[in-house]
Amino acid sequence: MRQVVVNDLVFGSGRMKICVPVCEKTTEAVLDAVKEIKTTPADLIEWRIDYFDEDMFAAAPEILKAAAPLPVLCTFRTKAEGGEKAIDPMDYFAMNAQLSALGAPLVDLELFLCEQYDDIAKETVQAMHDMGTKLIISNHDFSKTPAREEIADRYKRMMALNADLPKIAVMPQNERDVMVMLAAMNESTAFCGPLIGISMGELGKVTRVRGGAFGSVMTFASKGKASAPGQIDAETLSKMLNEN
Ligand SMILES: O=C1C[C@@](O)(C(=O)O)C[C@@H](O)[C@@H]1O
Repeated sequence: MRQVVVNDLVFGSGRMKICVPVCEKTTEAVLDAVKEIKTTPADLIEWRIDYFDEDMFAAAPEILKAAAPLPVLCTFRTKAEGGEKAIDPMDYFAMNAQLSALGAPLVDLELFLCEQYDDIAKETVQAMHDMGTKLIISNHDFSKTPAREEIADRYKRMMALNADLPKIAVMPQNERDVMVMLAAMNESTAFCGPLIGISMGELGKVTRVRGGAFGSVMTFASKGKASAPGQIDAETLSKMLNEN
């Protein structure tokens, strides 16, 4: 299987990697959260920049350094996909390229924005890859689970945009939706190799624990504040992942 290497982490080898998000407004609070997360079995840290109220470019080097040896996934989740802030699309692409220039090892770009601004997205992806950043291309639906074919198609479109790790998080309305998501992930691994798939909420918790058997290589866990419904505490999740 294709593998994706970010610092010392090899996605596509061994168990799902545990990513713990930080949703804080200030540099001081982010640094405190990073310190706390480093006491957990987290493999990487997601910095949710849409929560951040200070100058992200001034803070980034310090935050990346504080997290080391854990890599930081930089994510500005837009309002349209369940994030905290709206952002002008041109600023969005420029911001992500700048984070890459500042040394971000892994950055999340949203599929729908990339497709809407295809030319600038392709240029940005290329520039970020040239600077050594790996890219997650993502899509979120906080209200429902699209059809299996649609989920599989979105994974394919992410790969067409040169994603290193395609990621989809959806909300199940019933048990069947969770199985739809697992089936879409399982079928998509043949095409994508390592991917990330999450069925959110209480019903979808199984995907955060056993998604690895269906092709998922990263699972999001909480330390304190959760950034999405259904996230399991990092220590608890790590024990569950190791119980094979
Ligand atoms: O895309 C994701 C996945 C997520 O929504 C989850 O369901 O755990 C949490 C977000 O912080 C992250 O950016």
